[in-house]
Amino acid sequence: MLELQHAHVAGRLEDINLVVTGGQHWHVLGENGAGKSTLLQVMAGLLETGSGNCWLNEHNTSDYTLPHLARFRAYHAQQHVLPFDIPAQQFISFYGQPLNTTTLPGALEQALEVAALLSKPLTRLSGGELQRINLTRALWQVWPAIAEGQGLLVLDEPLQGLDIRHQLTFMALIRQLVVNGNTVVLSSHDLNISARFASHAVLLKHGRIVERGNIEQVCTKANLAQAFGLVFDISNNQNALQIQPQWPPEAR
Ligand SMILES: Nc1ncnc2c1ncn2[C@@H]1O[C@H](COP(=O)(O)OP(=O)(O)OP(=O)(O)O)[C@@H](O)[C@H]1O
Repeated sequence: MLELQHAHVAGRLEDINLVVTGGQHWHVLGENGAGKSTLLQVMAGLLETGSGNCWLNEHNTSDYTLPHLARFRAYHAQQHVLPFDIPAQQFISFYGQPLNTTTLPGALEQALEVAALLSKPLTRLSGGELQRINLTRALWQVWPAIAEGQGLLVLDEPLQGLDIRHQLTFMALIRQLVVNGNTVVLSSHDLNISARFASHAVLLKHGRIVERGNIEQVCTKANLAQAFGLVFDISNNQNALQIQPQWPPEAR
């Protein structure tokens, strides 16, 4: 579905080769400035590579118009600028069909609990509440494609600001969407959540790939040490890796 060939963005990404097949669940990992957001913007068709290619369903992403992409590809940015001080449901409805407590899909409400927030002005939401509204906006925009298992969700740090329960309910929703055939690529700083939920990962450092592939293949002590400059203890618990960094001397 998505294929990057020698993708290069000056000063930000170098020689990225990656194949994301439809129905897979990828996490993009790496330290601050590693290139995660840049890679997601390229994959979402929002940033052109200087050289190399990004193919989406066998077309170069630059061949798509934004309205065409917006029908099946959702993009959730790491940072948001509030449009106007309007109620959350009006904001979300700009991007798709009108959303209200009647049209809100049960699966979205179960994961993000936004029904009680929809009538509130955006400026009166807490940071985590606003994140839940923004995630609802991204998914609602492509909900018809998601319902057919044809959605591509490109989510930059979707768990940022969410409390632990909403992190888990949101990831459970993502897992279900992937089971239904949708494709998800998201960035995360929580290695344990990635180890539990992702099928695949790509680990970046200084804009280059350290490792890509199955999550177990990527999250090894050697790869994580190279990417983060820390020593990790890794064990297996209930078929998921548990990844614990050792305290560096300065944090003891
Ligand atoms: N618009 C831009 N123009 C030029 N350089 C940029 C731009 N945005 C980011 N960069 C640089 O590109 C590199 C990769 O940034 P990117 O935002 O992709 O990192 P990241 O892995 O998402 O980091 P973080 O974990 O902090 O969000 C960084 O060195 C950054 O300074």
